[in-house]
Amino acid sequence: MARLARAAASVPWCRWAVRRGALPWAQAFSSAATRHTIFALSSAQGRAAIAIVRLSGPGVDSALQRLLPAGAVLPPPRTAALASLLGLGGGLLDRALVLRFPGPRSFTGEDCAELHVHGGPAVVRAVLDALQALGLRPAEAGEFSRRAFDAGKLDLTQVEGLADLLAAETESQRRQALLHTTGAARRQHEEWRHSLLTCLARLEAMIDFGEDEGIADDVAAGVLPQVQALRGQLERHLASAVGGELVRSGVRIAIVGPPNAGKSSLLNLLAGHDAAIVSPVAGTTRDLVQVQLELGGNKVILIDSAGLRQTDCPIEAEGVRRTVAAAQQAHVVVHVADAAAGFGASAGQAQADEQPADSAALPLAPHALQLWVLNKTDLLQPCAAQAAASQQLWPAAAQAAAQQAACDAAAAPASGSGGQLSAAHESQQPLLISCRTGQGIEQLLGALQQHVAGLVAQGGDGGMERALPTRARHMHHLSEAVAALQRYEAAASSQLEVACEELRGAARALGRVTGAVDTEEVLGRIFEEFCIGK
Ligand SMILES: Nc1nc2c(ncn2[C@@H]2O[C@H](COP(=O)(O)OP(=O)(O)OP(=O)(O)O)[C@@H](O)[C@H]2O)c(=O)[nH]1
Ligand SMILES: [K+]
Ligand SMILES: [Mg+2]
Repeated sequence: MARLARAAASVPWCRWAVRRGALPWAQAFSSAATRHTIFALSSAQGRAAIAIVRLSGPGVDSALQRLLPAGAVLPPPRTAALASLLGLGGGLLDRALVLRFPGPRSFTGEDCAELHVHGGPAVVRAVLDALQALGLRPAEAGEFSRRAFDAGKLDLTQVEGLADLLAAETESQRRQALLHTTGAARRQHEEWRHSLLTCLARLEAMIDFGEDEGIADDVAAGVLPQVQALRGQLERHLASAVGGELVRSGVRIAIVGPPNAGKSSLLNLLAGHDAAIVSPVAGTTRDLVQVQLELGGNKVILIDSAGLRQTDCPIEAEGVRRTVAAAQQAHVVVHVADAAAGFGASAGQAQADEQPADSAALPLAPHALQLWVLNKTDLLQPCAAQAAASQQLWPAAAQAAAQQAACDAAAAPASGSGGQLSAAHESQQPLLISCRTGQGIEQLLGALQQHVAGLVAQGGDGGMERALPTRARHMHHLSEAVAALQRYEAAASSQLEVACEELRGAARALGRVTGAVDTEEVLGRIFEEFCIGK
């Protein structure tokens, strides 16, 4: 065993990982002995000015030495040096920048290097072929990050943040991902776990040594408020998960209304391109048409739908069924009507069996926000436009908005975000727009942006400045921890030793979020998300 440990100690990243407690010596040795040196193209595939090839593993320096001309000195650590790269036969492959990152001060903790070569596909191919010919192995997807995790360089929340950062399309996704990548979630969970373990240590010391009943009661009474406060923090953190999930997957905005109201015209206008077919024929749209946009830095998915009406046409009826489903799954519902006809009506000549249906009667998700829009105001005289906005023309809409405001006022606790959302409802008046002239579109965008920002910030106590739980995995473990703390609180006064097991369970659940305890089964799934070269 001592011999194995000495051998492992000779590998810098092993020494480092063991010192950080990330690896036991025996495991460190066996992984050091069996580790391949890996390489991959880490920049995007295809033609580019520069391509970056990354290397990691114990054989990095010897591979570099063999790529450079005989007698060339390797560049000092973290210093870019221009060098000729030669193939096995001695022919010039490229002139490239070479950077070395000796372990453990590298991304993976192992010896790493980067070759910044010219980005032509043939150059990249020749360099990758040369590395393989030197006995290095092409990396698998996520293998560099997996090695960084194994060496304790990143915890699971940082690895997930890194995957999110590479996939980030919107400003809020970038900010959340960066918070995770830089360890905000890791520090937060470690702090919670540490305070739980401190409570546990005090209780265990008391159980082991403090036979005196009085001391036992004092210690238990001192720990209880700490556990309760921690549970409160975890519950608030869980409540902000709704926002975290919306940042990642996007806020769904459904556009609904009677046929020919101009729903597809509105979608196209907001999307900035002709995503949906527009025509004067009522019942044009059948399928849901989805467009992804960034609104105020947040991801939204805008959904156009079939006009709501009774119909004998089975295809259109299926379209209407999909509209109903889309409205039910939407976070925000935009009701559009023709200003000349009002809600529950259509400007087209409706036949008796094609009566338009009122979108205000659609069943929605409990906390869905609603906006009311009257389109085609360009067809109205100014005074008629005013009248269109009045409640007489739109009784169902106004009624639903009022109901919603009342519901929100009743349901919303005194917390900040609840108040914010109901405030948005209080000013629910139909917005007057024209897709033809663009009138009112700015105001509509402003109202949508406000709704989306309110939804993303809901539930959290620190809004977007904190690392929100972004995955179902986080929520599962956090809920487990909360439930265990509740059981502790219930049992602490009567069966302290049993209750302590619950504290241990809560600490384990928190440790699973960061990967500090048994996570082997989730690792595969997390690293699969990565591209090769990361
Ligand atoms: N004058 C005027 N016409 C508009 C406006 N918006 C849309 N239209 C016209 O109204 C007709 C119907 O527009 P669409 O966007 O297809 O309406 P829709 O609600 O998607 O209709 P369905 O898909 O059939 O339910 C088209 O001829 C549009 O050009 C507007 O602001 N002013
Ligand atoms: K139409
Ligand atoms: Mg349409």
